Amino acid sequence: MSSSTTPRPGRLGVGVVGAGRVGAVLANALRAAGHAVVGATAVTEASRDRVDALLPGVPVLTVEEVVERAELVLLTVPDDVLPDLVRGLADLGRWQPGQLVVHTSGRHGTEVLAPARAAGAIPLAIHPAMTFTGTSLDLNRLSGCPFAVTAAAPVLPIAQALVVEIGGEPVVLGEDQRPAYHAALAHGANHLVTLVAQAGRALTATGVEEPGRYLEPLLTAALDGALRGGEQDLTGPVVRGDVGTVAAHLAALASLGPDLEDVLAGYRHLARATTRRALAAGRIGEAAAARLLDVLVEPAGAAPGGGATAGGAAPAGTTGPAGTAAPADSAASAGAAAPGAGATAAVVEPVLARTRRELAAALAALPGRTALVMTMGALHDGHLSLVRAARERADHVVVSVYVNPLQFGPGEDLDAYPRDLEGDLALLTGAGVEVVFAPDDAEAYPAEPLVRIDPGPVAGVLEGRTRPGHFAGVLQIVAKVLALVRPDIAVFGEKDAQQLALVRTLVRDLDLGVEIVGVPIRREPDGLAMSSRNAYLSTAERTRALALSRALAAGRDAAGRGVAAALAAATDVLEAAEAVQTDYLALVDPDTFLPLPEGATGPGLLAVAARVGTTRLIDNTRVDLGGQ
Ligand SMILES: Nc1ncnc2c1ncn2[C@@H]1O[C@H](COP(=O)(O)OP(=O)(O)OP(=O)(O)O)[C@@H](O)[C@H]1O
Ligand SMILES: CC(C)(CO)[C@@H](O)C(=O)[O-]
Ligand code: BAL
Repeated sequence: MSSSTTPRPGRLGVGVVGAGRVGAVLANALRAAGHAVVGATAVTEASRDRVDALLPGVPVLTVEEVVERAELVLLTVPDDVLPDLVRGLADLGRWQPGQLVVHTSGRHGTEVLAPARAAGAIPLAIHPAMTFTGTSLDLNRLSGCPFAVTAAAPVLPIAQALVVEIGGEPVVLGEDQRPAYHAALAHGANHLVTLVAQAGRALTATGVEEPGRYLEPLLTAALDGALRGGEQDLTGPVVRGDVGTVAAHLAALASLGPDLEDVLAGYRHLARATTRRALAAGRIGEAAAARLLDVLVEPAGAAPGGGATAGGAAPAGTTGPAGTAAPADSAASAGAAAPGAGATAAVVEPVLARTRRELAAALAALPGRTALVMTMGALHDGHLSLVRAARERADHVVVSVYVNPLQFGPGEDLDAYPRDLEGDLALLTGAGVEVVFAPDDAEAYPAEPLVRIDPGPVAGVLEGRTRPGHFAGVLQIVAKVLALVRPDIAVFGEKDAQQLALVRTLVRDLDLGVEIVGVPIRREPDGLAMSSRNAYLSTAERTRALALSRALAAGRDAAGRGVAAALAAATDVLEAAEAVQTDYLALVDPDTFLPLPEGATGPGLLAVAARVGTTRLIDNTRVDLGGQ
């Protein structure tokens, strides 16, 4: 695009076809610039009134009469009418050689005027980037108004000169640029009107009188900020990562009833777009964006939203498919289409059950298939990916939140373990979870459990070796919560791979009749496996903790050369890391968790546990030892 100043055309006889808002105003301005307006069409009473007001003395004529008398024909008709009008006049032989034919459609260039050009006329397209009322108020708006000008190079100066004469600023635009240019302007200017009206209607519906009093100063400031500072001036719950507030907004708008459905849909759609923009601009993190997009998921049955994702690319060379950060948005959309995601799934607030009795009552209200997600709370996006997997597979999702003392050994972090039930509930609001079971110790273990579960040999290695009694405690609570919830499905994370294997064995050996689903590890964009214990890490430790995922990636890359090579590559990374104390690094059989000997082929599991400062972290990845 470029603008330029050009010579003035001489005095022309101007004819206006379509004395709508734009036509009447532009013809008035051309008249003021010294041209003669020789006639205008005006079919409706409103357009005749406009001719009277803005073009006094100009005769109202038929289209053919206007075209016959005018040296410059101004076509200000709706975009969709334009092609047929131009062709129809060509078919009737009305276009004259040398006649200027100017239209003001934003979307069209001069190709639409080809039939006039074929008859020797000179086609020009000018489009004011302005909104008009069709009254004298508009005359001032032309001053300095940018006009998109499209014309063949030899006649471009004529179009530019016409624009300059009426006080506008010509900006040259290519034929193929016009549709998107026009779409952008319409989206900004026209949809802004809808947006303001929606905000006003929501205020009115909620009982606020004179909504304009609130909207005018706020929206004026917001528009000012948007035009000056762009998206950097964005404020509000999305850039604050305030998921609970966004969920509450959705619920509040939904409660305003069917008349305000479009407001709810608009809010959801624009909040999703805002989330993606805030993420791209680095105003919010990946995890916050994923949580927001989860809450804002399009309800089942609604048209799917945009396909952009919050989940970043998988950290290069970390844990392959299992480590791939699933695109949060697409995962959420998949959840929305799932049987369990009813029309209101996005705003469901879970029922909090603190006791077995409350749990039983809440479960009784849930017919159909139920999926259980067991957690220790301090929820993060790894947990939410379990919830999404659960939603995809069942009608209802129950999440348990309980820090089980039985699985903590002496000197471990039972007391320090992060607990934030309120935050967890906010995170689960709108995630399609119906019930949160959060018992206290007395409710979980009303009596000292005398019957204990022996988890067998797998519990004696790796995690079980460092944490004696850990898996016995895990299986005790898993069996108990399975018995209390009686789900059809229970979902566990592959981050705790040994735990997942043991839970599968528990279910098999005791015929518990529940399907166990494993979910890939969810990672931060830099590769760190998400974990509630990451909250213990200082900034420096957070950086050092990357040694775990990097070691696994190095081991996985070397696995084709054998067990020893994989272990050596991973060990190198861990040893080079500052202040990272390896507890174990092992390449094991994914079923038995026994170390694989050199020469082993096929799949293996490379698992690591390490202390970063005082925080103990675990991670793992599947590897392919080749040879099969
Ligand atoms: N990053 C993750 N990706 C996938 N699943 C996960 C992730 N983190 C935890 N999970 C799963 O969530 C469930 C509950 O785990 P838990 O509440 O112990 O969370 P956690 O973040 O692993 O906490 P911790 O750091 O104490 O181990 C388990 O099945 C666990 O495997
Ligand atoms: C399965 C579990 C919730 C049992 O306490 C816990 O071990 C965990 O969070 O993985
Ligand atoms: N995520 C496993 C539970 C624990 O570490 O105790």
